Amino acid sequence: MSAQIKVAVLGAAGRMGSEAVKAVTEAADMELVASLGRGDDLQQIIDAGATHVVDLSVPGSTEDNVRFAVEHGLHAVVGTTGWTEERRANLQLLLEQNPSVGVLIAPNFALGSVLASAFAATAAKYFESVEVIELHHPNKVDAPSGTAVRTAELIAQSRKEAGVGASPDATETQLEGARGAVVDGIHVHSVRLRGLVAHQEVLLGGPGEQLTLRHDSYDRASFMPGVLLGLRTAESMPGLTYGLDGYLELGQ
Ligand SMILES: NC(=O)C1=CN([C@@H]2O[C@H](COP(=O)(O)OP(=O)(O)OC[C@H]3O[C@@H](n4cnc5c(N)ncnc54)[C@H](OP(=O)(O)O)[C@@H]3O)[C@@H](O)[C@H]2O)C=CC1
Ligand SMILES: O=C(O)C1=N[C@H](C(=O)O)C[C@H](O)C1
Repeated sequence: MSAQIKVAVLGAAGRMGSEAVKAVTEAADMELVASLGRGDDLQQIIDAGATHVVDLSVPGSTEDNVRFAVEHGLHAVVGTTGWTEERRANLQLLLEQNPSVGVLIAPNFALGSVLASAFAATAAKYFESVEVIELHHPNKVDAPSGTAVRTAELIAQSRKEAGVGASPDATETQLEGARGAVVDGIHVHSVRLRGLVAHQEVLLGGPGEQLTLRHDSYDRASFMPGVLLGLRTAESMPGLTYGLDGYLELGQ
């Protein structure tokens, strides 16, 4: 039998962290060795003998948490938002100094969401117009969602490679924010509504037709298979993987 994956969860008391604690505890090939929250000493992770870290904390602390893990040779599975291009570039440099460590930064752990973003990127080169709407619970502290940013990046890359121009838009006057945020040229709209968990629509428009790609997470249980897959795969994928699609075979 292969060795147990010894997991420390950061942000363990949060909405996602508490779900991850449960999922890791129930996984036969894993052992939960540490659960940390705000203000806890990261040295606890080392003292507990963790081999892997799951970070589900807050955008302001995730970078320090992951840096600590990598510097101590621990593999990391990261769901926390806030991983800008600059932060990812700094992490890449750190990983070059710790070449056996694997880090997954997953803007979304739900398989359906990852597939929807991939489908959207494929479809976006065939439509004149594309916009993203993300809808979340009102306790979310960041907007737009990390998933929406990643989806917009993938869409923009696909359209650029195919030589498709910007979506048409005749707007001349607007209230600030009326057309949403713009990520890599793609308009992204954020809704915060009591009762929601995590939802996204990509609207694709062409002459006389519309394609809508929608994904709904009704429960945070939807994210747990991706978290566990990340933990089981990170060690065999040294370096930085951005997006759970990097651990899947979506092209096959
Ligand atoms: N990739 C994915 O599939 C998903 C990602 N997310 C992302 O995960 C993150 C967490 O979301 P959610 O669980 O809803 O948020 P919560 O606010 O419910 O949880 C965050 C937790 O982190 C704790 N925390 C704060 N600072 C630290 C620190 N320095 N070290 C460790 N823990 C800390 C908070 O404690 P305190 O309350 O005391 O501040 C809180 O318990 C967000 O960035 C969210 O966008 C969410 C869902 C899915
Ligand atoms: O805060 C959340 O809830 C979520 N955060 C992630 C994001 O910002 O994309 C993933 C999912 O949308 C839920």
